[in-house]
Amino acid sequence: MEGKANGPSENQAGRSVSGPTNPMVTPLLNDLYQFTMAYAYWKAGKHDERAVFDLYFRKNPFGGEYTIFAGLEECIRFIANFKLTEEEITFVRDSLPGSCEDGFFDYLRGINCSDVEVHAITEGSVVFPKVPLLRVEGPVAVVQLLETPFVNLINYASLVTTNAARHRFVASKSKMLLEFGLRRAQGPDGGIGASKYCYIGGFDATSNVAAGKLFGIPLRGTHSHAFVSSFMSPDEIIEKSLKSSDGSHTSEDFVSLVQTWLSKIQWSKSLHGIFGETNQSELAAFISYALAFPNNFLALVDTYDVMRSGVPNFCAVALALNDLGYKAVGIRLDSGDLAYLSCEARKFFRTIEKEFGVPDFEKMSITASNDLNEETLDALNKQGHEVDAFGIGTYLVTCYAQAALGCVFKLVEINKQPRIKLSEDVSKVSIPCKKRSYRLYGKEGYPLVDIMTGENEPPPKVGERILCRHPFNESKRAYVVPQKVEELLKCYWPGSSDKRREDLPTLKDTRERCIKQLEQMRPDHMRRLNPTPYKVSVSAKLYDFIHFLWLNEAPVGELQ
Ligand SMILES: Nc1ncnc2c1ncn2[C@@H]1O[C@H](COP(=O)(O)OP(=O)(O)OP(=O)(O)O)[C@@H](O)[C@H]1O
Ligand SMILES: O=P(O)(O)OC[C@H]1O[C@H](OP(=O)(O)OP(=O)(O)O)[C@H](O)[C@@H]1O
Ligand SMILES: O=C(O)c1cccnc1
Ligand SMILES: [Mg+2]
Repeated sequence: MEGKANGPSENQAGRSVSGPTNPMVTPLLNDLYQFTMAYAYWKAGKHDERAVFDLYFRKNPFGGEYTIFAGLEECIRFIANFKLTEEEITFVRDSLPGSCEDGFFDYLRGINCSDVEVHAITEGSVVFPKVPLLRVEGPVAVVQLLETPFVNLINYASLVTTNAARHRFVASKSKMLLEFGLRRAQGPDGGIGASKYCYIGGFDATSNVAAGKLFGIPLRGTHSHAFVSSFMSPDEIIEKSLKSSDGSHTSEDFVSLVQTWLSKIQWSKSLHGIFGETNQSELAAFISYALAFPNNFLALVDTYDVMRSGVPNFCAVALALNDLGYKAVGIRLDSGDLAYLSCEARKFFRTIEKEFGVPDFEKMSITASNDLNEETLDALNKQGHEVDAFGIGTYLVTCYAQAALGCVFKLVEINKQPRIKLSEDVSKVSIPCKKRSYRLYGKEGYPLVDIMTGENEPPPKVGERILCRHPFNESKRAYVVPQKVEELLKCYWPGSSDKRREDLPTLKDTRERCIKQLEQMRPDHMRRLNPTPYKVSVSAKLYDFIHFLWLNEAPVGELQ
């Protein structure tokens, strides 16, 4: 078998582009009808006709008014290495009706994406409905074969990036966001994709080790209830010694040191009576974890009882570590009322700091997890809480609040002839023509409107008034005098043209772009409740043309 899936290929500019991250992404990761259409185009002698398709979505997800575009890099990796192997061609031949002529399979053998041009919005950008995310131009049969893989690569990527960005928005900038979704994700690709795109959407780290290796995303983690409940008592701990952090001395019995601290806490003036006997198996687990990671001691405190056992046990271990010059990291709460418990735990830490004079003990980090989502984060904010970091899995990576983005790939021009797809539902009518799109910025620096124009129209100019029209609603229009004009579609794959190819940014740059773009949006577009829709428009010329073509293509009804 040809091992092409992940190997680098030379693109037109001579720079190599690696294959898709997931080796399952091949030309066969496609709907059968793309191959049957390719055959029919070929049979009709139409396969090389130059076609332009737009990839876009119709409605922002999660009841919001914005979306983050993601998945472009994987699309470019796919086309840079697009080539059917002999094995794949044989499978396609076996899957199509026996009447298909041999010549078609010779044709399939020869195709690649060297004559396909892809213009796209930069990955990590804030985007809006109807505005093409990608404009793909090339021989119609080849571009048709790109539809399903492209839509697949962009749909979930953009959805989960947007979901992550929305979680970041509610959590606020100052909190640490950890993606913990791998075990609950929709299969391995769902898990890997979620880690990559949640990072772009503003998460700080993932628990997914494979994603850390593949993409260089920071890895973070704590421990589970199983670790805590696997211990029975401190007697199990055989190796009890711990060297101080500077190596100058050793505590020969760290377990006793912890136990001494536990009774000091228990009998201290301000904490006396708050708790009695703590759970000794939990204490054993915490001590063992501290012995293994004295510099990174973080404890899951809710296995038995957060305030009567977990938090006091944690503090005893943290104070013993402090004696040896180590600074504990903090706790994780994974059940119960996270607002209340985080506040109670913070109070406990504050009391310890005061009582025992340990600087910064109050600032111990509190991580919360357990079925968190936008709503629970919002509720926690309203109640007031002391959580520093959120570990979020299921709701984030499965995009529980909305299953799909609904991207589409529509033909807008063939052989230089604009094409339109009509629908009873006006919002589903496609916007014809090979187009350009621009983002126009207002006086206050916010983006005001996106406008699509015909490819050969003069671009909007700074300081020059331009009429922006709703593509389908005649009465909705506005003049805009842009203070800044940004062309949205850039050339990411020049095909046989001599255009300059945009470099694919690093994952970190894409993440930073996403964060910056979100920051520059007008706040009323971003709020969770009844956000203001962002305006998407067409030029007056394009408006007239859409409606001319619409009338031309729509048959006139007959009433009887
Ligand atoms: N203060 C809070 N306000 C709103 N929602 C909260 C608050 N604290 C926790 N939650 C959420 O409430 C839900 C509690 O889940 P659940 O009813 O399963 O209880 P639990 O605490 O996990 O109980 P158990 O100890 O049985 O596992 C979770 O989705 C959690 O994120
Ligand atoms: O709740 P999520 O948003 O999906 O976040 C991930 C969850 O996965 C783990 O629970 P799990 O019950 O699998 O194991 P553990 O609690 O024993 O670690 C973790 O404790 C979180 O609760
Ligand atoms: O490291 C953690 O705490 C973690 C990782 C995955 C899922 N739940 C928790
Ligand atoms: Mg859990």
